[in-house]
Amino acid sequence: MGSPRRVYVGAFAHCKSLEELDICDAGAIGVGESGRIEFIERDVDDISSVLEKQGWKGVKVVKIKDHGFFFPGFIDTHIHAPQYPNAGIFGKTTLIDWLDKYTFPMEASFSSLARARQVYNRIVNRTLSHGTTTAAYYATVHVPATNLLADICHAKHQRAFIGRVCMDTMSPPNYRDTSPEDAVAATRATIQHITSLDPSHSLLIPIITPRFAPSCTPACLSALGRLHKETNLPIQTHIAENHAELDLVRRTFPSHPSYTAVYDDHGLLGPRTVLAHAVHLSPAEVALIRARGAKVSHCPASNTALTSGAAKVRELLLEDITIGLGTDVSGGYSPSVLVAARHAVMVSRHVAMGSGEGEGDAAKLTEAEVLWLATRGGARALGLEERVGGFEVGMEWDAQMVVLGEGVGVDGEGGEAEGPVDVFGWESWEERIAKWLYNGDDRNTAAVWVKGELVHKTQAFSG
Ligand SMILES: O=c1[nH]c(=O)c2nc[nH]c2[nH]1
Ligand SMILES: [Zn+2]
Repeated sequence: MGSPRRVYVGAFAHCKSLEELDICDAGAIGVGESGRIEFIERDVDDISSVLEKQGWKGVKVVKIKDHGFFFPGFIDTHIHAPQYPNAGIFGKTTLIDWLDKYTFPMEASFSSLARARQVYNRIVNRTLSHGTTTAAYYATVHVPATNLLADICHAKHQRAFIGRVCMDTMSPPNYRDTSPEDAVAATRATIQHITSLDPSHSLLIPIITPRFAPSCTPACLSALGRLHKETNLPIQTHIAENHAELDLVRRTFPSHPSYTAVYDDHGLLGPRTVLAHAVHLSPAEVALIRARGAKVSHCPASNTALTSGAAKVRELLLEDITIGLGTDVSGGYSPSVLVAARHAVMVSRHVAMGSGEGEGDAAKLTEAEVLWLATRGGARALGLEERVGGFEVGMEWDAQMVVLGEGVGVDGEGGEAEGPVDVFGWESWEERIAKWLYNGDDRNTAAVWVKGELVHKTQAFSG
């Protein structure tokens, strides 16, 4: 069994549906030793009577402070762990020259385990401190470094999908698989290691990772498709990010009707596939993705930084395609899913401004919608919707304690909030959450839990 039983007392918020935030200003959530939520009480004014009613007397109580609330942990559906040292370094490059100039050289350096240890420890600490309880990581082609990323996630108790990157063509000679067999054998080695750490894949899950179609030969794509069929493990890859990439795919796969069809024809498009970017898809491709039940990771910061384009999130949602958010470090410069959610709002405004008059407003995403993408959407994209992404009895306690305008001067004169969000006391809960979304950062994330275990805390947390 894991941590002792605890009751989390105070305000909490989570997404009820894509449109609706469910906010409870006086709640109590009981989490059992298994890390699962065992009860949720609302309108609590006397915690001792709740404990008595539940038969939980004497159990430790973790109380939220004024203006704070519990929120589900964030889910990053697309992040490149080895690219973290390059976060913020992209200049005026676009995808293909960015890969050659910054990304491949950095990733190739992960032949050094010392480098991998330093970077992977930092990125896992950093994402946890920003409230990311689940991350779908791309590693590199190196098996020892990929296994080390799994070891670090395991030790720090982060829920993680670990993908050993496969690429056997159009990549630097010192940084590629030598054959499709090599790609599959190396992937199997990481699957075996991850399974030895977590045999039931309760927190650590291997994910099959063809980098993207242009960097894999048809034989490599087919071999990975067969591996998926054999193991039913999830798949992650990139799709339709940038126009030069689309041209490359047309040239390298001339007999295929579309980029999406390339993945489909190689057995890589199904309900367990997460496709990052999906900026430049034709209606036929959207229909194919929907028919196969594949999921999309929306990476608004990266799509903007590398001038790839603006994904039409509303159109995809209306087609009933499941979408989560990705930071896409280091195409995206921030490891924070809160920042990704903020960018998702802003990019949706640009989509709206680019539309013809009258249709623009529909493209705009609301605060509730982007927070849904950051939690429930991500969980659904990764097949975890029964376990994380919201607060329901039976779900696992992957959560963050958010504190706002803590301490000094909140109701008095002249004082300043300790964190970046100033709360004056008159704001509704929806308004407080909006202020957090647009102005908050990791100083507001006082504590983070994964499956009931405390994995990060700051001085603001006294539980
Ligand atoms: O944003 C991206 N980051 C990458 O590392 C990558 N590789 C292929 N396509 C990619 N897109
Ligand atoms: Zn990426």
